[in-house]
Amino acid sequence: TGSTRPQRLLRAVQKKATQGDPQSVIATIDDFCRHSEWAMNVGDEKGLILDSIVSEVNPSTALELGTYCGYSTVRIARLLPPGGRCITLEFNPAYAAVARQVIAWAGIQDKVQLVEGPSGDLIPQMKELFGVQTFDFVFLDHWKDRYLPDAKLLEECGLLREGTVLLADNVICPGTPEYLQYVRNSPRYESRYFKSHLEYTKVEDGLEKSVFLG
Ligand SMILES: Nc1ncc2ncn(CCCCCNC(=O)c3cc(-c4ccc(F)cc4)cc(O)c3O)c2n1
Ligand SMILES: [Mg+2]
Repeated sequence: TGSTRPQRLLRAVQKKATQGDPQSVIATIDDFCRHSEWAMNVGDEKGLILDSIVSEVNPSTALELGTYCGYSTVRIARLLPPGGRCITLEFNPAYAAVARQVIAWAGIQDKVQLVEGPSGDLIPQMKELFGVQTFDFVFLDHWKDRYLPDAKLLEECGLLREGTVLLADNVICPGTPEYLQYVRNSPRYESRYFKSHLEYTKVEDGLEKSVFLG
């Protein structure tokens, strides 16, 4: 019963990153993924685009779909204004267990609510479970064929408001063709593509930023 990749990533964070320093946690994970073992974090290149959009939105309430090891959770939560919070959904208990410890090591656990379960079940419960009115920002980074149904579910549950920003990872690789077609052709969204690369590689990938128009 050897260790898993997320467990080895966590061990690197606890060994090399400064406790309470989100930037050092981010740098340690990027170094681990670039020089030891590739992992599907949004990464440093797309991470800078994520940072700039989160800073621009300055969300009070952010939603992340697909926590994995918590790398993008730390990137988002470290930029939130005082009182701001990030709800992140992860359905894999092993990933969630690692993410909780990565988030705690970064010292931003008070800004994060990690919920275990599938997005399709949890999104309709956001209002009753967490007293969420609407989200200011949504980062989609979970199953690529769930981006479209979950965007529609967020609309139907009244969880988006005029100006809510949806930011989707991996719209080229692995790819989310149905989602892209929807947000780029729907009159309810203003969409823009940010060209980048698949984390830690030279393969093309990008982020799609879509503003909900209400
Ligand atoms: N419904 C629901 N609700 C909640 C949930 N929580 C987790 N999940 C399931 C998410 C499973 C992981 C999703 N992420 C990816 O698959 C992903 C893959 C690559 C990649 C891989 C290999 C390549 F060769 C190239 C690119 C790169 C990325 O940046 C990715 O984000 C959930 N689902
Ligand atoms: Mg991704």
